[in-house]
Amino acid sequence: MKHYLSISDLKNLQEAVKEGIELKSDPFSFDQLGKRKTICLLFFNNSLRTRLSTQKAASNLGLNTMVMNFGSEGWQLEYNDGVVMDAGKSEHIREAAKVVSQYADIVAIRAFAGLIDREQDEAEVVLNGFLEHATIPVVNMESSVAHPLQALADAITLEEHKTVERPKVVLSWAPHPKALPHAVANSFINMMKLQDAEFVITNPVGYDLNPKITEGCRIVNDQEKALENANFVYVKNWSSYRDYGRVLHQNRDWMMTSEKLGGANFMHCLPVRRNVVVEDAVLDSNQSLVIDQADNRTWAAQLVLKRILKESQLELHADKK
Ligand SMILES: NCCC[C@H](NC(=O)CCC(=O)O)C(=O)O
Ligand SMILES: NC(=O)OP(=O)(O)O
Repeated sequence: MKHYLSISDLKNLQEAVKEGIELKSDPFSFDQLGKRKTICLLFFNNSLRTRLSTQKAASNLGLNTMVMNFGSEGWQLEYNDGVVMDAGKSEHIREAAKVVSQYADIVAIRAFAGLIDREQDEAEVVLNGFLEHATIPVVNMESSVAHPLQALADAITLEEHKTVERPKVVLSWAPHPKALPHAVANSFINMMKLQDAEFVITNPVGYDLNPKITEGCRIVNDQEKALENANFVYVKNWSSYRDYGRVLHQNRDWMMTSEKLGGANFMHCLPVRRNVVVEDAVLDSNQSLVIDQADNRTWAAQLVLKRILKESQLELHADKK
């Protein structure tokens, strides 16, 4: 694998999940693979899990890690070409990406959607800027439209906890006071399309996700109906896609409760707002898988970094021949 930008870069999800579970049982099996190599993690937005699990994964592989909160500590970057840079932007992506490529062997980037301009968000300006101008592999740590490390961790969690061959998995919208991105939901859907499962998306009218992503998926506006006989309920808020980036209403009655969850397992990528998105009783019950999901972020990241390092080794061999 050259880069990890979306779940489709894995080629075979089932094999990837198996490999992730193997790494979990033997975390230091490839601890020489990253020796004398460096990964640079660039954060344009906040993080707890992604930052620490990726750093831990890198450490398990013998990689050095450099972390930079680029959003608050880096120079403001210009991404457009031919601009007279006499306003707020101090540095161009053309130089920044090449400079980082000299210090590191892999660069990982977190850059959320701005949720103001849909076209601009879908152009993935930051991620694609690095992809175009960096000379090293690029890893997506949540971009405007995708969070593939989360989706891979979620696939591992589903595999570990499923008790039936073909589980029913429901992705349910939940209320939230802020406008949140679509990335987690998008990648979860793309991952679920590769699973043998009964998959249902439930959200209020006005909150349908990008139709290109939900194509072929069942979308139900009646949450109670959607939740019937579910084995896993993945809860997430997202802002409106149609009225791009808007919070249309709070819909408090969409909060996940023990009563609605029934016997299903509860999943959420975290961070989660208690008693807004989901009530305490759910998070504090043994039906909640959120801590396992966060654990699996390490093995998902480790699998991705392992594959990238293996590929770069192969390329090095090919260059020498
Ligand atoms: N990386 C996991 C989720 C990150 C982000 N959530 C947030 O920004 C929540 C912030 C808050 O609750 O204030 C999202 O939904 O994409
Ligand atoms: N789930 C997730 O990506 O968490 P962070 O935003 O804390 O990294």
